[in-house]
Amino acid sequence: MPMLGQNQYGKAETRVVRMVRDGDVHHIKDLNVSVALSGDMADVHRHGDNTGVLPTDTMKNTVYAFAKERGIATAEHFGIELARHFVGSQETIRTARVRIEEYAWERIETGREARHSFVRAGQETRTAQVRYDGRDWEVLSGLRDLTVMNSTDSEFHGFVKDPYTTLPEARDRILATDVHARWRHGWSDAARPEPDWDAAYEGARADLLAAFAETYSLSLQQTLYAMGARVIERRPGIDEIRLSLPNKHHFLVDLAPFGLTNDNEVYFAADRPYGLIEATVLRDGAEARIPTD
Ligand SMILES: O=c1[nH]c(=O)c2[nH]c(=O)[nH]c2[nH]1
Repeated sequence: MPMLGQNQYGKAETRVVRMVRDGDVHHIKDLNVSVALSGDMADVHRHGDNTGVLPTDTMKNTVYAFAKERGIATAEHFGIELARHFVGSQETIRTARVRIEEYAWERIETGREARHSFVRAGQETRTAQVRYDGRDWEVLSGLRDLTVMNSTDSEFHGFVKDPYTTLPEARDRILATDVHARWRHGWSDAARPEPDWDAAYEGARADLLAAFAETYSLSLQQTLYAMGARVIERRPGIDEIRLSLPNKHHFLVDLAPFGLTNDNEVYFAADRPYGLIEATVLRDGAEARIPTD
């Protein structure tokens, strides 16, 4: 009979967001946790005997339940707690390997006190596109993957309900998105001096963040418009902005089966499918020229 070599099994990439609400100051831990367990697993491989197999689904649940019960002080300590639990509680498990990626969030500083608005640390890409037909210039600037989150001040209700609608109404949800934005500068005439492109970029980025943080949102569509409008109102050099905002859904994990309450603390961060909200915001009278696809 062929030998069974090294083997391990587990749940990969459990996306857990743990929110700690200290009054109206919120703290966030955002992890991607992968568990791999190994031990006496010959029977399941050879005979399909599951008596020593802790389901991978249980490993996922354990991550969520531990996030609630023990909190997440550091990725390392959370990994230690999980690994100790699996090796200590399961007869068949000899070794646990817990890999964790932690996504860093910074507070959005808007001048007002930043309490529940976050931006993922330095991962966005700045973009530029220049078109010239021998007479006129068209410059589009923008950014991609500016990931932001509000841990409160977001609702979504009152929407259409048809026979296929199951979405519950939300009075206090997480709103998170990766901002993809392109904006068109009014400058087109080489006889006029070029704008300060860096200052324009920094200004538009700051406006997008501030509008995201300061808008009490009844829908991502409303937040999108507020973000675009803030740029158009505050940056006279920009005539048009197009925003594409994926709705990065965060679902409250049902912890009731483990006798735990989830008071808006532990979320499953889903990566797909996602809502995709897109619109152009224009200066009054400006022509829409940024491509819509
Ligand atoms: O802000 C939102 N806008 C929607 O159009 C929508 N649709 C949905 O399912 N969730 C949300 N959230």
